[in-house]
This record gives sequence, C-alpha cells and structure tokens, in this order.
Amino acid sequence: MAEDRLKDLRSELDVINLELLQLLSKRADVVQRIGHLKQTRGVAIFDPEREKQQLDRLVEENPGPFPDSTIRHLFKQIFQASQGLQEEQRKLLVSRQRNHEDTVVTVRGIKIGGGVPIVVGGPCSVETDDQMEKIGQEMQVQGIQLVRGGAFKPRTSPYDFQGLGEKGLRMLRDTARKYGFATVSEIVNPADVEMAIQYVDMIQVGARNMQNFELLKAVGNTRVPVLLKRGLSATIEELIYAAEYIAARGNEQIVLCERGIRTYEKATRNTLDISAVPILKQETHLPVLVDVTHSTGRKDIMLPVAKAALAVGADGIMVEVHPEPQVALSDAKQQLNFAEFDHFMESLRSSGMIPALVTTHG
Ligand SMILES: O=C(O)C(=O)C[C@]1(C(=O)O)C=C[C@@H](O)C=C1
Repeated sequence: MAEDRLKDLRSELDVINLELLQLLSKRADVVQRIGHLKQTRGVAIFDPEREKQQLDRLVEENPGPFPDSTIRHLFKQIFQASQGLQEEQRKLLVSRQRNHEDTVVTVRGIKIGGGVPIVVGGPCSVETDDQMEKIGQEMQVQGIQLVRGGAFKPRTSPYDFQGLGEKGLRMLRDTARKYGFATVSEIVNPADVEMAIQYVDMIQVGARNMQNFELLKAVGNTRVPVLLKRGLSATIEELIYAAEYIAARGNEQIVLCERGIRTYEKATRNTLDISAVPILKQETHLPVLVDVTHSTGRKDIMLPVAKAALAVGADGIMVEVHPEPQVALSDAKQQLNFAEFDHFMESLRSSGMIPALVTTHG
C-alpha cells in the first residue's frame, strides 16, 4: 500500500518536473530575446540591480516551505544559467569559441582547410580566349585545382581596364570546364551575385569591398563559398566582423585571405601581416589563405613569403600567373610568367610545403 503511495507521489513529481522544465524553457526564450536586445543596444549582460529586484519580489511572495535563502539560491542559479545563454548568443558565429573544429570549405570537391595546403593560381584579369586557353593548359600542368580570374576589376583609376564583366566570367567558366578546375572570381556589386553564381564556384569579396556590407549580406544569402579578402587598412577584428556578416546570413563557407595592409613601408606593395594568419586561425574556425602577389607586389620575394605563410599555418596561398605578364591589362609587374610559376611550384613541392604533383599516365 505504502509502495503505491510512493509511486503515485513520484508520478506527481514527474509531471511537475515537466511543467517546471516547460516554464524554464519559456523563461529561457524570453532571456534570449532580452539578450538580443541588449546586444543590439550595447547593454551589459549581467544586471545585479535587476536580479536583486526579482529576488526581493520572490522572497516577498515566498509561500514556503523553502526558506528565503533557498529561494534566493535557486533563482540565483537560474539567473546565472540565463547569463550563460546570453553570453553564448554573443559569441560570433565565426569564432573559435563557438566552433572548436576547423571549418573545411569545399569548392567543387576541393577542400580548403582540411590540412592539405592548396595553391590558387590564375591571371589578375580574364582578358582573351587565347590567354585563358594558355592558362588552362598551364594550370593543368601544375595541378592547380582552383583558378582565379578577375572579370569585375575595382581599379584605382577609372581609366584603367575594368574587366570584361559577365563575358569574362563565362570565359573563365568555359576554360574551367575544359580543364577540370574550380573557379573563384571577384564580384563588386551585390546585384551581380545571383548572375555570378551561374558561372563561378567561389565568390571573392575583394579588399576594397571588405566592408561593403550590402555585398557581404548578398553573398551571405547564397550558399556558395566565399573568399573574403582583408581590407587595405582593415584590422583583424574588422575582417572577422566582415566574415560574421556573411555567416549571420547562414553562409559559413568562408575562407579568409590576408593580402597585406597599408603601412609606411615602400619596399613592398603592401605589408604582409604574417601574424594575422595564426591569429585568424586561433580566433576563428575558418580557413586562411595568403595572397603573395598583392601583399608583396614583387616577384623576387614571392617564394620565401609563400613558404613563410605556409609555415605559420596558412591553408594555402594565392598567386597571380599570366602567359605574358608584360602585356597584361592589369598588375603587369607582379604576375608570374609560366616559367616563373613552374619554378615557384617546384620549389614549394620540393620543400614539402605542398603535396607532390600527381601525374596521370596513359
Ligand atoms: O532582465 C535582464 O536584463 C536579463 O537579462 C534577464 C536576467 C534574468 O535571468 O532574470 C539575466 C541576467 C541578468 O543579470 C539579469 C536578469
């Protein structure tokens, strides 16, 4: 008989537990909404005054049998857990704290960030069919799986070559299909994103557009991998927030790219912030590439700089290659010709910094 009574009371408790759980979850939901408001208004999470108000009211209404001290203790636990929820909400989606595992971005089956460094190569701008045909052959010889080529060129001078636009993207796509590689190309106008993803496998947000928030939102709305370059004068924190804009729209297929920043130094085109690589790897879970062309602007130091980038943990490097750099319509001085690119790749391979070339016979 006593057995049955115990069972009944326990069943009663089970029901109450579920009700409490429902109420706790309902409370947590409100807490998260408050957390969101606090975040947008820049208000601190911990609010001891508000906690005291609630505790005083609860103690005042306490019907017993729990003593006031127990009620204070129990609710303090709830406040702490609520604070934890709000703090969790504040961690950036791209932060390493939020996701401890490395994100591997897959572009047409090519993995960036999976532990095997990649080389992204190709011309600064897509110019002619002949140029792209030569590029296709050279990229194939060197086993380059992800090829870059600019069609929308944000140039310093409005009188410089601005790129072939959609036609350029089509040429890049056609070469890629013929030679079997994936493509990345820069888009500068949010309105062009939908059109561009018909052609390219990865969208680049260039340095000059790192804080073009409408563009970041537009690429964030797609599920296409994004290569996000650090702005010319952007801090590491600003780059991370730019990536967050993309992630906040649901696209976490983001690769960051250090491409040098503006300093007083004139020996290089920009100053490669090599320490940004391990910092970005530590602070975020995203893969990081280093653009050795734009950071140095000098062919003579590209190889040691590429080695340094890979040595500090970059997931790959980007380098501009052109069949005839001297007649290139953009970046003529800094693009490697094929012989220079062959040497560059061979040196990286023989030093074991990138995988050996897999040759197919027959
Ligand atoms: O009222 C707030 O400001 C909240 O964030 C909610 C809440 C709570 O759980 O009651 C959470 C943390 C604060 O320290 C104070 C109160």
